[in-house]
Amino acid sequence: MLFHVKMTVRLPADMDPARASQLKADERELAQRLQREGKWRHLWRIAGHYANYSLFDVESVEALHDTLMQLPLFPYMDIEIDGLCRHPSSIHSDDR
Ligand SMILES: O=C(O)C[C@H]1C=CC(=O)O1
Repeated sequence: MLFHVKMTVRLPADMDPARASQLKADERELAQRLQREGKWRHLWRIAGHYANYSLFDVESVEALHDTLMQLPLFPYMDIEIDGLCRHPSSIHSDDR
C-alpha cells in the first residue's frame, strides 16, 4: 500500500544541541535503512521548511503506523497522511 506522508519537524528551541544532533543522526540511519528496504520509496525536502514529503510502500495502515512511531524524531513531528491508489490514467504499472 502506498502512502503520501508529510512530516514537519518541530524540535524544542531549548533542546540540547548534542541531543538534537544524535536524534537527527539516528533518524538518518533508520530513514536510509527503510529506503534500502523499499519501504520508504521517496524522500523530498520541502523547500524552505524543516519538513519532508515522503512516499511509503508498506503492507498495511498498521505497518505504516508502526514504522512512523519507530522514527527517532517521531515525538517532535506533525504528520499528515494520504492513502494512495492507482489512477486509471497512470502509465506507471508500479502505482499500486
Ligand atoms: O529531515 C527530516 O525531514 C526529518 C527526517 C526524515 C528523514 C530524516 O533523515 O529526517
